[in-house]
Amino acid sequence: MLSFSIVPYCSIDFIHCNLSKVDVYAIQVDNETFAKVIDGKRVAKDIREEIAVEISKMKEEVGIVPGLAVILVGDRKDSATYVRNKKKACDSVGINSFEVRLAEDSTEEEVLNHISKFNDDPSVHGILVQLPLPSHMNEQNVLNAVCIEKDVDGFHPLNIGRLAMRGREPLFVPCTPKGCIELLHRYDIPIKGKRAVVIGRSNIVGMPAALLLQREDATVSIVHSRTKNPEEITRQADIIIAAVGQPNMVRGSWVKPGAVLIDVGINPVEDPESARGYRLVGDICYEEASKVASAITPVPGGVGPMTIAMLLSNTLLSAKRIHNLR
Ligand SMILES: Nc1nc(=O)c2c([nH]1)NC[C@@H]1CN(c3ccc(C(=O)N[C@@H](CCC(=O)O)C(=O)O)cc3)C=[N+]21
Repeated sequence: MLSFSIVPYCSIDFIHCNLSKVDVYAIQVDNETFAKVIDGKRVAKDIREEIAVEISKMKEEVGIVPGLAVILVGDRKDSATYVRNKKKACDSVGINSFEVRLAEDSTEEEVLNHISKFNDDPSVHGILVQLPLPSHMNEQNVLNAVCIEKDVDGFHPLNIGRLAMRGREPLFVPCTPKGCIELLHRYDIPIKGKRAVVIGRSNIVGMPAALLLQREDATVSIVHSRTKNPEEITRQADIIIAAVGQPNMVRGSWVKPGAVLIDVGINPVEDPESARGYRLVGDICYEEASKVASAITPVPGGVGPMTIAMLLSNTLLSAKRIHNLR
């Protein structure tokens, strides 16, 4: 017999939650409690709608249309898909997008030339160089070339440096970590004073996510490939952000009952039953962890769509700042 009821989960303060009731409660089926699903796809859609309204006002009142330039080098299939999704998202909110596609064997200088042109182009407010770059290019040289005022990815060392320093403000915060924090905010999940564990220390997700959580007054630990007893440290967390790129690495036993789980991983695993021959899973073992946690992001439909929404948000922010709008 399947019994189905909705039970409040007291480890999280949802009092100010502005989302509908079903979203704010853990679900109980057959006497097992399941974490509430943090619906990144839906929040991303809400954010796109907010951005679209602002952009149409901006067009009307001051005649400015935000512009995003994307540079894609090589023909990685996943990168091509991400870039296509970014263009679609730009179209949906009224951002002009400019796209440059370069062959795998093009030179670093060619990339730098395109960046330089976009730096000088007043109709471009954001520049994104899709990563990873081919291995013969120096990523650091390329990222340093994007002028900091148009660095909507937030990868310029000056932006990261400011993110790390108290009392300083970066011009842009990297999109994926920003999306993670935005999800916590929109679901009214408190961060201040909580124990947070970030799994992974990459420049584009783990490290900036840890810095952001610290700015939000969490007590932050970073677990990485050389950490002893990662499971024991992770089990102390009220909030876990997993960004390692290892399918299902975080098991149910790593999770403290009631913890909030943000899964950044997007890992293809073979699946003959799916039409594409593979399906996407996160870094967190959803099946196990969702029986222990109070809230969890799904993969797909969690952090991924938020990354793109934050890119749009950063592009709008940039246009406003460049044109001195509030
Ligand atoms: N300079 C740069 N900036 C980036 O922001 C950047 C990058 N390089 N390189 C690659 C990663 C990856 N990334 C994703 C964005 C959206 C989804 C996304 O929307 N995923 C969907 C669907 C995925 C699918 O179904 O294929 C989801 O999770 O629901 C995923 C991954 C941005 N990245």
